[in-house]
Amino acid sequence: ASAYEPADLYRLAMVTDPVVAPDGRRVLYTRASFDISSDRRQNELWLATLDAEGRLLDQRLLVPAATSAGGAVFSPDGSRIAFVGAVAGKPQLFILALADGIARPLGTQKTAPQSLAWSPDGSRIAFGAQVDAKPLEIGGMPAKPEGATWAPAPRITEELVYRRDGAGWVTPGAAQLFVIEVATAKTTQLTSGDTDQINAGDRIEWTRDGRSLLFSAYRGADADLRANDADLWLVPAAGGAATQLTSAPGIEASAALSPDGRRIAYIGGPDAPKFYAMPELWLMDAKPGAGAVKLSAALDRPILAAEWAEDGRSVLAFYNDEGVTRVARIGLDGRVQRVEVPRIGGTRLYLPSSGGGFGYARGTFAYTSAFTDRPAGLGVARGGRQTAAIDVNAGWAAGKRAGRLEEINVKSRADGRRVQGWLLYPPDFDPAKKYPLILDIHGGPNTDYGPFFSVTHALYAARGFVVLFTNPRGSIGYGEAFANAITGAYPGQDHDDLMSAVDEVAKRPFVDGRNLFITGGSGGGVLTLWGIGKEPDKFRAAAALRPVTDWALQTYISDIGAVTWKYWLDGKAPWDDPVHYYNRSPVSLAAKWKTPTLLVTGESDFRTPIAQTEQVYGALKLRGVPARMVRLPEAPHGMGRPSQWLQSNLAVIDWFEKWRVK
Ligand SMILES: CSCC[C@H](NC=O)C(=O)N[C@@H](CO)C(=O)O
Repeated sequence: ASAYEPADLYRLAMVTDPVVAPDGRRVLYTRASFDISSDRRQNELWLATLDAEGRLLDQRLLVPAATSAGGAVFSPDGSRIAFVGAVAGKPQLFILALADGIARPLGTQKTAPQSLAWSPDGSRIAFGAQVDAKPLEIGGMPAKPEGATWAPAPRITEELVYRRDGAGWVTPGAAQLFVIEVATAKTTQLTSGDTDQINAGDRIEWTRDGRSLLFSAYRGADADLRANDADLWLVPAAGGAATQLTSAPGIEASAALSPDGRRIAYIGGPDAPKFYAMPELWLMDAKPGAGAVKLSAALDRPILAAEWAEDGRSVLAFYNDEGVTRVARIGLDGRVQRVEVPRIGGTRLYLPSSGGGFGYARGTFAYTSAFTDRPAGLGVARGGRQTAAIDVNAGWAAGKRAGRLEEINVKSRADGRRVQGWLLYPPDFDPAKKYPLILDIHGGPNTDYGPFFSVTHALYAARGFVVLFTNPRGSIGYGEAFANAITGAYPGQDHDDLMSAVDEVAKRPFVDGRNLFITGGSGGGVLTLWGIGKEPDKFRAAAALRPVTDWALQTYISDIGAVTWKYWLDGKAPWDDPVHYYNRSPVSLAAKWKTPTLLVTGESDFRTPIAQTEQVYGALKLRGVPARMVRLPEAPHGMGRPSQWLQSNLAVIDWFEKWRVK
């Protein structure tokens, strides 16, 4: 067996997006892998068949990678699957009949349909999609001669958010709700307006009689400024005016109708001047203006998705908990009845954040399974017991030697709070030897790390580093108060939490105290640059990936600037209190920086735009601190294509090797 190596990224696979058929006997899942020629992720759609006890009978490939299938959903009778694929680079809705396995295109779509929802009788499909508008133009230009090779047209905008990370430059237009008839492909646009009329990526639900559609939207013209606002709406499926069901400031979204159609379980919560709006589970009558009660109060965890149990007496909630995701059954009185699936694997892959997915029908749960030495597979559970598993990496992992993963819990030097974390050891770890230690800090800041395999940490460990990763305050999965403990102080005691973990681990005899390294991405880049400013003598070298360096700049040029301004800097604006912004910015510590520092950022990162990386690089070079900047062409915030993940990982290893005391 060999240690993990960079080319393994092109050999492994991962399960995502499990969907259970209405009969509970089949599971659709996506098998993602990375193609070394095109250097792109590819998705195949697979179908697993189960027996009555939930055991695996067989599985088969339904849609090959060339179709780029996504968003697959079963028809109510389970005989067909609707999904969105791509034909010659253009989005296309398909219906696949399971009887013959043929995927047939349905209608033509100019932009990608999202959140497909079958009508109860299986005759129609609702979806959200953007309707493009004419782009702004500069008047008075001479006509372009036939065949002329002019410079590309300018990008002209009057929007606050004119580019979105990952999606790129925003095309003018608005998201609308559509219904397509499956037999005729007749498509009807149900909403209209110049601003988004639907949160196109959010759940769409048909009323039980098939006459109306329930969805979420924030319809105000100031939507770009209202990151934490969404309301529930009901619109007749045959066309007509929409009725607003909720209107409170805050988020009411991802609505699921109870089996009798009389109640709605939704995810969100009231707007509040806090750093983190923890998504909670709420219950209301399906009537305009009905009051809502919080169902997830006893859980005190972020709710990511929810499904009703068939008898309408409980809701199955998918939530973050101490580095993993789980599914709990919550009664309509808010009592957590039991945890149905205790451990679900994250599917970020590049880094070990929790998440993943689950599907449910007729007592069958399907979910992405969790491993420490390989990416997520498929798990199936019934009656609180795992009944089937598909490991899409069994062959590959059998030839690999992975390091051990150990959970640690330390007390923060700030106030004694418990901070959970993990240590990943090199594959051939020998406790009698000394090892360099990398602290890797997650971003968000309201996200997490968990006990999962990740490409980044596997590569670090395989190259002989012990990897420490933790969930400092601000992380999710430890209660609302913990996630919001950075309100008014980000960065602040989260830095103390991290340093407490480093100090505790550095006491272990196998840690080479001369070779402590610090790295992190995005929000983790913030804490990396903060860390080398606050503790200039602690770390041998640092690597800040896609960092925020200056909160004023971040407010002005990020695609989430409105969130920064409204929730992260205590309700103050950069133009009113620039000193407040400066004091919180890592660049305010530039005078203290002396640690050799690597910076890695995508040139198309619109979340933490590269101007901030350039600012820090300039400061380090002007001060004579050893620094290296790696720019990833066309890469967004998530580090772009597979080879760019590897380059960002190997750049960190190279840099730490260069500065390691030998
Ligand atoms: C600290 S500014 C926000 C950056 C970003 N948050 C949300 O998009 C972030 O920290 N991203 C993390 C986690 O997704 C990353 O690793 O890129």
